[in-house]
Amino acid sequence: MSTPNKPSKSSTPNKPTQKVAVLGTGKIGEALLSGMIRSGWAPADLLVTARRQERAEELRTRYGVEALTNPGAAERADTLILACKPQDMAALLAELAPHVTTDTLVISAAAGITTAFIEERLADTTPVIRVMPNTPVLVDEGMSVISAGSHATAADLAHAEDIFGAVGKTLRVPETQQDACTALSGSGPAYFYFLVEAMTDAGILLGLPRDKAHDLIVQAAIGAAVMLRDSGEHPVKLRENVTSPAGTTINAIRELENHGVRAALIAALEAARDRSRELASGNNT
Ligand SMILES: NC(=O)C1=CN([C@@H]2O[C@H](COP(=O)(O)OP(=O)(O)OC[C@H]3O[C@@H](n4cnc5c(N)ncnc54)[C@H](OP(=O)(O)O)[C@@H]3O)[C@@H](O)[C@H]2O)C=CC1
Ligand SMILES: O=C(O)[C@@H]1CCC=N1
Repeated sequence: MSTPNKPSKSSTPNKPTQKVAVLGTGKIGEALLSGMIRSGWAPADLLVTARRQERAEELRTRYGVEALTNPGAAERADTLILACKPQDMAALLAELAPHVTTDTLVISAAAGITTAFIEERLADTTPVIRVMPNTPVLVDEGMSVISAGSHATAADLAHAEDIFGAVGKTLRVPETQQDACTALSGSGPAYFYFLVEAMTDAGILLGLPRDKAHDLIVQAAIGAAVMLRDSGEHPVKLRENVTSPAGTTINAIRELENHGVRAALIAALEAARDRSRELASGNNT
C-alpha cells in the first residue's frame, strides 16, 4: 500500500499536548471515555467523534467533551484511540491519513486489526499500538492487552498503559498473541454473562423466582471471582473445596463433563481466536 502524503508537525504548530481523542465512540469507546473521566482526566482534554450527529450530541451532553469530525480530532489530539468496528477501520484510516502527523500516537482497540494494517495506511513512522480492552473498563475492572507496532516507543507504551491502566489491569504481550487474548479477555465477559443466564434458567427450572435465582448466581459469581483473584489458590483446589464426597456438587460436575462443557469452552475460544485472525485478513463479512 502506498504511503499517503502527511502533514508535518510544523503544519499544526498550536496542537495542544496530552489531548486524547476517541474515534468511533460506541460501546467500548464510551466505556473507556467514562472511565478516563472517572479516573481524573479533564473533559477538556478529551475529544470524541461519532458517525451520527445525535450520538455526538449525546456524548457532548453526557460527558462535557467536545465532539469533532475525524480529521478535526486528528489535528487536535496527540493520541487517537480508534474504537470503530474492524469492518469500518479501512474507511476511517483513509479519512484520517492526511491529518495524522508522525508524532501522533494511534491506538487501535479493534479486534483482529493488526498494527501493520494501520501502519501501512498511515505514513512513515507513525507510532501505532494495538489494545484489546473489555467492557468491565466501565467499572474499573477492565483487562486491556497491549502490543506495540513497529514504531511505537517505550514512552508510547507507557502512555497507553496510563490510559487503559486507569480503568483496570493492563498486560503487554507480543502482537502474535493478540488474537488469543481477544478470545480470552476481550470476549471473556460475554461467556460469564452467558453462564449466568443459563444458570438463572436452571434456577427457574428448580422452582425459584427469576429475580432470586439471578441474585444467587450473581453473588456466587462475585464471590468465586474474588476468591480466584485473592486467595492465591489454583481453580482446581477452589473447586475441590466445594465438592464434597457423595455430595451435590460432584453430581453437577459429572453432568458438565458428560455434556462436554470443558471441550465446548475450548472449542468456543478457539473459534473466537480464529474469527479475530479472519478480521485481520480482511474477511469482514
Ligand atoms: N464491545 C466489546 O466488548 C469490545 C469491543 N472491542 C472493539 O471495539 C470496537 C468497537 O466495538 P463496539 O464498541 O462494541 O462497537 P460499536 O458499534 O458500539 O461502536 C463503534 C462506533 O464507531 C462508530 N463509527 C464507525 N465508523 C465511524 C467513523 N468513520 N467515524 C466515526 N465513528 C464511526 C459507530 O457509529 P454508528 O453508531 O453510526 O454505527 C459506532 O458508534 C470494535 O473494533 C471491537 O472489536 C474491543 C474490546 C471489547
Ligand atoms: O465480539 C467482538 O468482536 C468484540 C471484540 C472483543 C469483544 N467484543
